Amino acid sequence: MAGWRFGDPEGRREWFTHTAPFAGLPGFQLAYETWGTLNAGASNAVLVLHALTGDSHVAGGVEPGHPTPGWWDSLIGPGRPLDGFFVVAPNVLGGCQGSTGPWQHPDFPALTIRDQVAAEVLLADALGVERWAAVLGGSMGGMRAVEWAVAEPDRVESLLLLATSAAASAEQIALASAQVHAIRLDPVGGLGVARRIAHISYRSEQELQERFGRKVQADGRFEVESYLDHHAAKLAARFDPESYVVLTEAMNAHDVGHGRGGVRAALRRVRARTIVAGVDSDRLYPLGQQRELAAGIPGADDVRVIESPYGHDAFLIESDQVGALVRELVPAHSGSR
Ligand SMILES: CC(=O)SCCNC(=O)CCNC(=O)[C@H](O)C(C)(C)COP(=O)(O)OP(=O)(O)OC[C@H]1O[C@@H](n2cnc3c(N)ncnc32)[C@H](O)[C@@H]1OP(=O)(O)O
Ligand SMILES: N[C@@H](CCO)C(=O)O
Repeated sequence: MAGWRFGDPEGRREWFTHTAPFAGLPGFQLAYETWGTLNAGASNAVLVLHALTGDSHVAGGVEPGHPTPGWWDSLIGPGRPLDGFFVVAPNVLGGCQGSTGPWQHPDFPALTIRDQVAAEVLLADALGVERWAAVLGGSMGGMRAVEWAVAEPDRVESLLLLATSAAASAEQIALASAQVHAIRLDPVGGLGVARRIAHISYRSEQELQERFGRKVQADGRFEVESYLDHHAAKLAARFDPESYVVLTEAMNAHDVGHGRGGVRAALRRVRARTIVAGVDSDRLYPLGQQRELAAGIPGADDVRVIESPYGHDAFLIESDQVGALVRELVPAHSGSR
């Protein structure tokens, strides 16, 4: 079996099972990981929501014997911004890193960001978390985070939205639909093509130019071509093409204002103390999208700008700047509040 189906390299995953019909599924499982301990008042729980190809493994190396790095290692562990909190990170519904996904169901239904959040609400109920001290997410994780704050305003005390949007834009849908088209033509090769298209959009034009320019390798490939080949092969080895399609189409359908009187009306529901941040060089989720979120969410400051040459991927790379925002949002927790 491919590693992405059952892989749990750290042996840290737990599973939540829902046995009733849900969003066109007969039931579902969510894989999740936790760090820290829920306090007596259940007031120290933080929900961390991953991006498109992420998973529940936010951090590695926190406990002995669990060294595999995570995608936001800098946030969790002694002295780090989420020290003292009970951190919960689920693999998204429709994903392929332990949660119910298309590989298990031949006629897997189309899912929305709202369905995915509704599944996470059931997980929160099962964990005894009535209210999150914070919900944090970037990119697709930010879509789920804003949906949480709009759909469940009384359950989100504070909110960090990074490099994300209130609704998918025409350009995002266009880039994503080309990726979906490639996978539908050829699931295996197509996933690599999709990753190449996506990865270009995750980095800035300036970074690619300065880093690779027109350099050619000994094998005749441009260096930048080889770089994309590398990222394509790495994703193909760890991700399910059908899951990529399900998640991409959920992102394309994302519109927090749909059926709620529009984006402005939806954002007015948010009660969380909110920080919205974007990346100055992000061409996929440009700052205007975060300005719309910040302008619409009551009490949110103007958008914070992460300065970085790395484009959209900066929300994964610029750990000092992201960590500072998290510390500002959720000041150090004693663990006994
Ligand atoms: C929440 C989530 O989103 S989790 C999912 C996040 N992870 C991913 O998306 C995996 C794909 N990777 C990425 O998106 C990015 O690499 C990041 C954001 C994780 C990290 O960015 P950076 O640290 O800037 O890494 P960078 O883009 O330079 O890639 C480095 C890799 O490219 C390889 N590489 C660099 N130049 C070349 C080249 N010319 N030819 C071939 N390979 C190359 C490096 O050897 C390195 O390989 P490795 O990752 O297997 O060790
Ligand atoms: N590298 C990230 C970017 C998407 O936001 C991912 O693959 O999830």
